[in-house]
Amino acid sequence: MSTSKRIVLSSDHAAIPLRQAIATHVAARGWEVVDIGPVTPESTHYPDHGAAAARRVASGDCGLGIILCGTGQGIMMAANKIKGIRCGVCSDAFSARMIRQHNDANMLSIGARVVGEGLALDIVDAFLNATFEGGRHGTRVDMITALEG
Ligand SMILES: O=C[C@H](O)[C@H](O)[C@H](O)COP(=O)(O)O
Repeated sequence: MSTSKRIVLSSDHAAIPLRQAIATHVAARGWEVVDIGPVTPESTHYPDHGAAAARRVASGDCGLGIILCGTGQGIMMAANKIKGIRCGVCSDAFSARMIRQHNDANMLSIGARVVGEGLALDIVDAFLNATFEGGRHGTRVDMITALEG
C-alpha cells in the first residue's frame, strides 16, 4: 500500500477510546492505520505524541495523521511545530472538509472531551474524503510554508 493511503494516529491519555474507535473506522475504509498509542491510560504528555505523529507525516512515512487530546488544542500546537505540518482542530465536519480543500491540511486534531464518537467519525470522514483545490489556495498554502523559514 502506498504511504499516501497510510495514516498515523496518536493521542494523549484523554482520548484513547476515541482514538481506537477512529482507528477501527478508518481501517474499515481501506486505510492502513499506524496507531502509535499510547495504549494504557496513565497520564502522559501530549507534546510527545503530537510530535511523534507529525514526524511520521513530515517524513512521508504516512500521508495523513489524526491526533487527539482532551481539547485537540495542545496536541495540534505541538504537531504544527514540525516543519511541513498543517494541522487544524475540528469540532464540525464542515471545518474538517475545508482544512483539506483550502488549507491542504495533512493532519486533523480532535478533542475527545469536546465531541462524541458519532460526530468525531463524521469529522474524520469529511477530512479523509476531501481533496485540496489548489489555485488561489495553493498560493496561500505556499505562503504558510514560506513562514517556516
Ligand atoms: O490541550 C491539552 C489537552 O486537552 C490535554 O488532553 C489536557 O490538558 C490533559 O489534561 P489532564 O492532564 O488534566 O487530563
